[in-house]
Amino acid sequence: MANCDNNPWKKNAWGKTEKKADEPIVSFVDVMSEEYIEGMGNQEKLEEERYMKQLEQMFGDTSTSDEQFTLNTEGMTDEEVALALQRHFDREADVARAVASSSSVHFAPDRYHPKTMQETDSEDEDDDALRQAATDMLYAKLDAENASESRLRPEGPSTSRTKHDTGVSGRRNADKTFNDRNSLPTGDMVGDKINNKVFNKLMAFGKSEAKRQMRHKDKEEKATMDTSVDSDTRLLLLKWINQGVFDSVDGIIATGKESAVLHAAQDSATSYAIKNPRGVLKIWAEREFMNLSRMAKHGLPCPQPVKVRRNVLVMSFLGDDGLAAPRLKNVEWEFFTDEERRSVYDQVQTIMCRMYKECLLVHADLSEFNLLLTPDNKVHVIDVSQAMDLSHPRSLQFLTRDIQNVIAFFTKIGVPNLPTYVQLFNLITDLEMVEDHDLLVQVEQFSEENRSADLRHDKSRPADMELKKYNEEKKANRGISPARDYN
Ligand SMILES: Nc1ncnc2c1ncn2[C@@H]1O[C@H](COP(=O)(O)OP(=O)(O)OP(=O)(O)O)[C@@H](O)[C@H]1O
Repeated sequence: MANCDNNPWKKNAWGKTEKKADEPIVSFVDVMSEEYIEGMGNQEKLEEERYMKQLEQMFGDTSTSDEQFTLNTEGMTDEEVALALQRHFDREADVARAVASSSSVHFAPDRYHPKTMQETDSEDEDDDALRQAATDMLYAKLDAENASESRLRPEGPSTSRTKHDTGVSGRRNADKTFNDRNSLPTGDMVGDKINNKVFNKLMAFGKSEAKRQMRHKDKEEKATMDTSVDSDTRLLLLKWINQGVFDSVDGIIATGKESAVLHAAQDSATSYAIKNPRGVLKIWAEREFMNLSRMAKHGLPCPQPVKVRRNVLVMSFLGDDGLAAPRLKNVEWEFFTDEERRSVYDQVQTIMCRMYKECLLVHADLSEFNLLLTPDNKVHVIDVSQAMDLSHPRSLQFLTRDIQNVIAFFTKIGVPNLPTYVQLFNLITDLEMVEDHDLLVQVEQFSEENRSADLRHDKSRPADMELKKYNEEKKANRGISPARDYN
């Protein structure tokens, strides 16, 4: 060190270390290996041999491997040697761990574990070869054991994830539920999981709920359609409001098979019923208007006709405070005395007589459904669109049916001393049917034998006759008809 020229770390003018080219490279490992070989005792050699035998028993003959793995350090740099040793060290550690866990043979890793650089460097080439052979044999054995499994499951069971993984399927279920077409109100399900059982139940519920909502919607639409009026009718009602016929149309009184009946009001004092026949029955509004007009003219208890246009009939409202008078069918008869019930029957009987005798009409659909009882216990007859003139060839047959309906109803609600069908028929028509024969049979016979010459003539064309009568009636009433539009 005293001579500065011999200093290998001496720097040149450019700051780089100068290297003496002629100085021989001597491996530190070589030096240490020689020392180790020299210092190795017989005891250790015996242990080496024993270890080799154990390996041979486990993995077969290792002699060929020995030759194959001879480590020649000649010409190697220090760095290369150090890397080679490091590789051996790693293999040795692997072998020690694997053999200890897979074999009943006990190894003392410390025996081959380099405790210090000194020791590692001192290992000879045979030792390296031995470790290499052991490492390769172990890997070969482990590969053979895992070969079939590896082919089937290259990534190993712990790393592979299938669609059956609970986490994956849970998240997929949540995603499906969130985006489902059943529109279940699930809220934001981002990042949530739903297990398969819950998911299946949710889907089943969603389907049944969708069907139920569909049915409900259909019903609602049908109800709206049933009770609503078409656009032409709405325009007409608007026109009548503008004309001051009424102030407002404010509710539905009833929806029958053939029509909707609405409530209209004027000055909150006067109420109207607006009947709106549907479909093919449009002309029946005009016909009902004519019959009501005829009955009202004779003072029969019925709605007063106000206006008619196309299929819309306006008449006076029967009821109180916007509450429609009940049909006889819906009256609570247990709160009525016998006299009151009898009084109701007598009114109905009078209506039938007067319709026939004064108005020359037969209702033709009379029953507890078309007779209203107003709060003052007065009976009113409604729904006279099908009422027919006495000249109709079958008017007596329809009268007979009306009589049967009325007597049957009042018998049912316990009105005493009701007339027989024949008695009531004779009372209404002033004919003389007999009791000991069926009324309808007698009526059929009478209709054939006793009709007037005019009627006999018209009988061949009943529709023409009806229309002729209708037009005559309409013409006669035109001057006083409230249906006449002056605008
Ligand atoms: N002028 C009125 N005042 C009060 N309510 C009325 C009036 N006209 C009809 N109604 C109510 O409207 C219901 C139906 O009227 P209406 O019988 O004339 O119609 P419809 O279509 O022939 O009905 P249905 O086919 O049930 O006989 C009646 O049962 C009655 O409750």
